[in-house]
Amino acid sequence: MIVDFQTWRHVFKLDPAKTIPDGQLERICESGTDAILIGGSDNVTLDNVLDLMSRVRRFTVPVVLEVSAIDSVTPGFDYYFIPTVLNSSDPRWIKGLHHEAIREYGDLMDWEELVPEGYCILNPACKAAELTKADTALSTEDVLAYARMAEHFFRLPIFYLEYSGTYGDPALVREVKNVLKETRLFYGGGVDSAEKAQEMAQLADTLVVGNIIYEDLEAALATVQAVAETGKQSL
Ligand SMILES: CC(C)=CCC/C(C)=C/CC/C(C)=C/CC/C(C)=C/CC/C(C)=C/CC/C(C)=C/CC/C(C)=C/COP(=O)(O)OP(=O)(O)O
Ligand SMILES: O=P(O)(O)OC[C@@H](O)CO
Ligand SMILES: [Mg+2]
Repeated sequence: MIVDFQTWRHVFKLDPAKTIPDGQLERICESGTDAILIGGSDNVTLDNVLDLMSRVRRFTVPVVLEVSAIDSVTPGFDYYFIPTVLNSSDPRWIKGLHHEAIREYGDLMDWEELVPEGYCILNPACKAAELTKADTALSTEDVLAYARMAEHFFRLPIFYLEYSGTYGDPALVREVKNVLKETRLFYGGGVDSAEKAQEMAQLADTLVVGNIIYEDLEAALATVQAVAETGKQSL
């Protein structure tokens, strides 16, 4: 199936390390969201990725693996999103693991399916920040420089402002959006209501909703409608 992530406005992120009953998964997949992103920062295994992918594949929604561990990569996804953490202080998470993976599997890769994402992680308490030793004490100018670096220097298709677990700063999201022209701005973190979804969807190109799926399914589902109602046209 040919799908275009450049038009996605709302995405649900499912964590393969967490359990979700079939009925709830069906409501998420049939919600009208633009895609299901499967990924997490720990306890991601080939078994739990395969299990979740096969369950999501019963529905027509596009499904993406956001790679955080090379041994959990399996065929069958529409895309493979590959994070590079621009504000990590450890080169392994910027390009080291990527180099290892490409050295090992470069001959087998379908490059059209691989989509690099330039992450900027801003919640110091989230697991991804701890894992990647992200420098989260950033000024607005620092973050804007990462965004410009993503677009003009590395020419990344996605710049991902990651506040996983906490709601971010709308003023900063607005400033980042204003400096990006080609690169798509993903926002994720702490969206747990229609109001927050609407606010961030007016600023970012694509809104990612994760943890609330497991805490309050109705609130998670309400974010889909809220984004649809923002009226903002995707770039
Ligand atoms: C079809 C087929 C088999 C093809 C094979 C092709 C292939 C091997 C492709 C892979 C190519 C490649 C270059 C892979 C890179 C490998 C790799 C391990 C890169 C590192 C990625 C990275 C920087 C991970 C860091 C963690 C991170 C940023 C994860 C993103 C997701 C995230 C932040 C989730 C939130 O986590 P969560 O667990 O929900 O945390 P909370 O508690 O905060 O909610
Ligand atoms: O889980 P939440 O806080 O919704 O964040 C979504 C996503 O950006 C996590 O990688
Ligand atoms: Mg999570």
